[in-house]
Amino acid sequence: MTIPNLNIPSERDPLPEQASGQPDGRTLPPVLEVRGLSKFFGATQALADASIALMPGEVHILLGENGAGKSTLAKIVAGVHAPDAGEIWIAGSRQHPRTAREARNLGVSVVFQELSLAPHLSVAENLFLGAEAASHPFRFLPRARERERARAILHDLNIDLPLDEPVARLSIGKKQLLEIAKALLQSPRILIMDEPTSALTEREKTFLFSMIGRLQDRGTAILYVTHHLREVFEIGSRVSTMRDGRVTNTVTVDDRLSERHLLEMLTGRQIDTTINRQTHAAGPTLLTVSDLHTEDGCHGIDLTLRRGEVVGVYGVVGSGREGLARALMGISKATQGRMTLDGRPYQPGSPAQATALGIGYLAIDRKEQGILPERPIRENLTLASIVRNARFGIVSHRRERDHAEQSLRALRVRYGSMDDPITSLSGGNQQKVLFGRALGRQPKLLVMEEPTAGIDVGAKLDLHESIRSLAAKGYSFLVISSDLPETLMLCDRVYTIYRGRLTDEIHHPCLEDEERVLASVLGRGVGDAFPASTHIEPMADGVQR
Ligand SMILES: Nc1ncnc2c1ncn2[C@@H]1O[C@H](COP(=O)(O)OP(=O)(O)OP(=O)(O)O)[C@@H](O)[C@H]1O
Repeated sequence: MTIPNLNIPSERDPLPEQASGQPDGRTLPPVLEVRGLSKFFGATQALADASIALMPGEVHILLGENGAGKSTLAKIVAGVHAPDAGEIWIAGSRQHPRTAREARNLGVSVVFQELSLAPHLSVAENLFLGAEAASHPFRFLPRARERERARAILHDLNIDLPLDEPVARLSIGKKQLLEIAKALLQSPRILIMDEPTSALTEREKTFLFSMIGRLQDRGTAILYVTHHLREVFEIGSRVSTMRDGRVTNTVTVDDRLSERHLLEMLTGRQIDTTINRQTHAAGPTLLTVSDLHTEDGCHGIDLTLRRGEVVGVYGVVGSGREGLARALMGISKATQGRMTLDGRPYQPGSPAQATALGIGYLAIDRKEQGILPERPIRENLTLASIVRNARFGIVSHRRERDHAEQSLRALRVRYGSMDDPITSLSGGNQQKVLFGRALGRQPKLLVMEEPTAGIDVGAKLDLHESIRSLAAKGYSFLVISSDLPETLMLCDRVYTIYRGRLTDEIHHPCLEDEERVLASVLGRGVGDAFPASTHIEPMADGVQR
């Protein structure tokens, strides 16, 4: 591994002055110190002597491959899991948070990867609902002053939501922002965010980052778990990498650090990030969509997709991109227009019909539409391809296991036993299983929403490689992703969508097309002003941060 001299401090070294220096030259102590944490789940060692320190006012990015132990570390600090060994120090004293409430009282707020909102309750009720209070929501109905505060925080995050709106009606991006707003209501001194931007659009992300900047100015320490290397440079003060349950490196983010160094630190291998686009000629037309109108946001979409093509549709939430996916999958009905598949009229009445006609679907919300939580990893993976493992209608368990083992290896899933429930996997590894399941039936066309959300960078590049090699064999892909660099790097063509219509089409896109894409999906140019006001309250101890 070739990494230039990056001034890598050990975990016990004093932190760089820009993160902790006082005007009089004194160095502030860490607000959080995790020392030698270990944690087993059955035979799986999730953490092995992990140590990390967090300084007031820093955004400390935590990177690591899927299953490296990032969420487990966050959950221990948040009082969700008890460690088997190790210490947690908060503001200089040793603490043992045993519940989420205890951690909150110590000033720790966490935004988890898996959202914890109650879908049947309103925005306001969710904001004030402590996890422990879930069974007594009426005791926690917010008072006028609290509603005002909630309104201010939502305003700061640019979430335009009536407080009485039921959460079930929100898009996944809005749910994620609401979860963040909930964490901010606690005025935390330590904020842990586990992949907070996985379902956010560029615009929502911009508002979140401006909010993070203001929290930082007020001294809040932020531990930020992500798989997006760009975010390191956008908001990071320091970055740590985790591997196999250990924190392996901590470096300051400065202009000596590049994405390539981070990739090497993360994976321990040299990675080729050059764009490996279509070298084969696209085949005949597979899908046509003409003048598609739907009740959920499409207002005249025209699109073609050929065999062997990877085509992206990029737009903000509510632009019609979801409506297009739903119409293709037979979830919603076209009110006008025409679609053809392989030259024949295509009008699926249900997802089952779409699947039978050779269209696969990787849905955005794995919790609601994807995983079978109680079922083993093996079964979750082979569900779609079960017919291929059956002879005369009888499922061959040996074939199913062989098939599962091969796929898990190819997808680099970190697991204990394939008979464990899928929920025992880390978030990114669950997503890899769903990806493997979607590919398992070898659909002619795979419609993918946020295909690599939560997947680590090394595995993401491997998955891109798989998509490209399947495309070379004639399989087609429609990618609907909020990850703009991914869309630009992976797709042969990208359509932009705005208010239900396609507004631009870019052949062989590259990263330099980012401005052009952003301008056409926002409809009026990039970079809106942030709200001028800030509404961050003093913290519980009365110190204005
Ligand atoms: N509740 C649990 N039961 C069993 N195993 C678990 C549990 N939680 C985590 N693990 C295992 O511990 C290891 C670390 O998981 P963790 O969720 O901390 O990883 P991560 O770094 O956050 O991964 P990702 O980037 O995919 O979210 C994984 O092997 C995972 O399967």
